[in-house]
This record gives sequence, structure tokens and C-alpha cells, in this order.
Amino acid sequence: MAIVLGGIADDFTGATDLANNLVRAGMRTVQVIGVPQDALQEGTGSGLDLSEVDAVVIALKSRSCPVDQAISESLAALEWLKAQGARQLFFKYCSTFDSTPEGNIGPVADALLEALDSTQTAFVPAFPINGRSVYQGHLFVGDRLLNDSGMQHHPLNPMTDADIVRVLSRQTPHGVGLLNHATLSEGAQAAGERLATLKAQGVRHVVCDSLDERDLEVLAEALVEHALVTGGSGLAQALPAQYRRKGWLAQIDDAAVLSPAQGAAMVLSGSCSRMTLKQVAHFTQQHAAFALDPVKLNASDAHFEAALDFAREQLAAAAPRPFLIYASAEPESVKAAQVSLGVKQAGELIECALASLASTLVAEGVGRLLVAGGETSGAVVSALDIRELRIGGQIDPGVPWTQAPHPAGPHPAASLSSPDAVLSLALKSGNFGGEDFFTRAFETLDIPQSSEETA
Ligand SMILES: Nc1ncnc2c1ncn2[C@@H]1O[C@H](COP(=O)(O)OP(=O)(O)O)[C@@H](O)[C@H]1O
Ligand SMILES: O=C(O)[C@@H](O)C(=O)COP(=O)(O)O
Repeated sequence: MAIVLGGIADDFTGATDLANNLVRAGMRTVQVIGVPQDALQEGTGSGLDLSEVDAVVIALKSRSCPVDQAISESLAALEWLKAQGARQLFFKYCSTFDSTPEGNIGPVADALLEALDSTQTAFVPAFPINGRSVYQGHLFVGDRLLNDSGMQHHPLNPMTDADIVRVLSRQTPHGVGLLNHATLSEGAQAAGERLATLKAQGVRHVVCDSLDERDLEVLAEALVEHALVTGGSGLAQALPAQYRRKGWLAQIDDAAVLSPAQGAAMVLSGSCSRMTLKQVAHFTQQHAAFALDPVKLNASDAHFEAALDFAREQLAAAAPRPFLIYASAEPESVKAAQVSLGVKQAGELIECALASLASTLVAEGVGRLLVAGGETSGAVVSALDIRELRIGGQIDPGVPWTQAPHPAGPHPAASLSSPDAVLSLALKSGNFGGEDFFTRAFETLDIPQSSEETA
């Protein structure tokens, strides 16, 4: 059976965020890591059982890579999703519009539009429940403009301008317009007419205001027939109701309830976002933690070995408690490391170290793993060679527990759903989650949740 929605996410935490909202709105969703290669080679079936699946989200690591690579990976994802019959494509990027003047949001959206033979798409970064809203084309995080929200210090894509029409205009040769809140408040028909007027004027890209869930519902109604929509995961909460209205989607029950995996609990954090820094500070008050330093990592292997020794000590305890290894640091020390090593190398050193710690320690007894940071999650999940994630209960908005087949292989006697055979994995976006997220996440893992309970 054909899928309804095909998601292309530019990072792994973003993919999980999108899949989470689709599941919560009643779509049976599979998240895959990268474009399934076997299917591309065969050019036919998917290699996945999609018989009872409404949406597939492909997680890419294309947010900060060179533009050409982001385009080619996104087009490969599009081709695969089209082959599965997707009626609508959703290009998921960050609710803080993480990008640079080179891209990758504008160029990828242009390439996807062209491949779909389509001439207009909408940009809807808002995620109101997490404080991301757009007014007169300006992106707010809580009550701060984007450029004053902490995102101006992001290690890879500092966001120094909150005017999304202007930011996007630097990334595309095509016209960028605005669907503003005044029009939106007149309802879906007015919104649709505005989109049509802009289209007649040749405006390919329309940034959409949205302050709350109601605005997203109006947008979903106005956009449901568009071949491509783009944005944060907020819009994905509202689209399934429109698919149902059109008869594309049956009424489905609950999000999957996953039994927690066995094994020790570990947090790896490579995010330097404000909220992650608070979460690290909160966790370290009560739990063992090791701070990774990119300059020391570069100087010798001893620093990496010390991190590994620290983790092994935790695993050797009779009843291991959750522990943390983190590179998360304040903007001044990130800057200092970047001046000394270069931005790219500092980031890569940490991503490689955390990825390598993950694969070693998962093989040695970690069964419940929380990763903080989008790029960091990409590096860790790739190192674990995980291809597919099932989405479970939500911990905080935008972050569910997920489950993957255990990378070290199932215990010979275990069935696929047995706790021995799986790894519980939570991929946390930098700024998501409450201050006690790292501790609470492991507590919620023990309580099966349904989408209704967590709504
Ligand atoms: N102390 C540090 N110095 C320099 N770069 C760092 C440091 N800690 C983490 N990084 C890098 O910063 C980037 C953070 O990005 P990411 O993992 O996507 O987090 P977020 O989700 O907060 O954006 C990663 O590439 C990471 O390796
Ligand atoms: O839309 C969002 O905010 C998230 O899903 C997301 O993409 C966050 O990215 P990172 O903070 O880099 O994890």
C-alpha cells in the first residue's frame, strides 16, 4: 500500500521529532536512517515492510554538509519516497531554521520543487509547544527573537538574523514571500488565496506566520494539496487530520508502546545549546560525568582513553546508575577550541569521540542511550549502524524514546521485541526538553505510555 507522507529530515533528532508528531497524530510511521540502499539498487520494493505504514521519515545528516551533497542526498530520498507512493513530501529542518547564507534549506527546497515539477512551497518552522513561533516572518524562541535566543552562538550555524524572509532570500535565487498572520486569521480559504496570488507572481517560497496550534491547523488545510511542504515538526501535528478529511488516512489507534531495553543508561552530549547546558548542569549535581575537551582530544589518545575508563568504571558497578559523557561547553570555550583547531575539526573530533564511545560501550553493556545534539546524534547513530527506529512514548515535546535492533545483535534466545534484542535510544535536539530531562528520560522509560496519556 502506498504511504501518505514522505519525510526528508536534515538531521537525526529532527527526523525523530517529525516522526514523533506524526505518530502522536495517529500515523503509523517508520523512521529510517539514510536512504534504504537495497531498494534503490533493486529499483522496486522498499526492503521494508510498509504494509501497515502511513509515513516514512528518512533521516539525513545534511544540515551542515556541503550544499551539493545535501541536494543529492535529499533528491535520492525524494526518489525513494516517491517510489513508495508518497502523496505529500515534508522537508523537515530545524524550528530555529539552522542554516547559513549558502544553505542548505533554500537550495534543497529548490531542488525538491524542481524534481517534483512543482512551483511553490511553504516554509513553516514554527513549533509552538516548544516556544518557536513566527510573526511577520520573524522567528521567535519564547519571547526572544531568534538572533537573541542563544542560537547566535551555535557552533556550526550561528543564527544572527530572525527575519526568515531575508535569511531565505540569501539562500535562493527565487522569490520569497510572506503569508502573514492577518491573512491566516481569516482562515484556510484566505490563506489558500494568498498562496495562489503569490504563485501567480512567481513567488516560489512562502514563509508562513504561525503563532499557535490553530494557525498550524489553518495552514495544514491550505497546504494539504501541495506536493511539498517544509518546516519544523509543528505542521506535522496538523497534517494528519487533513489527510483523514481527504480520505487518505484511516483513523488509527495509539502510538506504539515499546518495552524498555535492558542494559545500563548512558547520556552522550555534544550539544552546546542553552538548554542542553542547563540539562548537563542539572544532571551532574547528582550523577557521575566526564567532560570531553576537543583540544585534549587533539593532543593525544590519553583523553579518549580516560573517558572510556570512566565509563567502564560506571558499567562495572553492581547496579550501574545513569552517567554522562559530554563536550557541551559555554560559548567562550567553544570559541577558544574553534580558534585553536578550526570549527570543522573541533566539531569532528568530538563527534568522532562520542560516536566511538557509543559503539564500544553499547557493545559492553549500555542498553539505554540518550544522545543530545542533532549532529552528535547523526554521528552516534551512524557509528552504531542503526538503519531503522521505532517510535515510542514521548519524553518531552519533540523527543520520544525510540527502539532499534541491538547493534551487538540479539541474544540467541531473544525475539525481536525482547528487551535483550533492542537498544532504547533517545535523540534530543539541542534546545528541547526540560532542565531535568536527562534524569527524567530514564524514569519515563520504565512507564509504558500511550499517545493519549502523553498528549
Ligand atoms: N566544546 C566544544 N567545542 C567545539 N565544538 C563543540 C564542542 N562541543 C560540541 N561541539 C560541536 O558542536 C556541534 C553541536 O551540534 P549539535 O550536535 O547539532 O547540537 P545542537 O543540537 O545543540 O545543535 C557538534 O558538531 C559538536 O561536535
Ligand atoms: O525542529 C527542531 O527544533 C528540531 O527537530 C531540530 O531539528 C533541532 O536540531 P538540533 O538542535 O540540532 O538537534
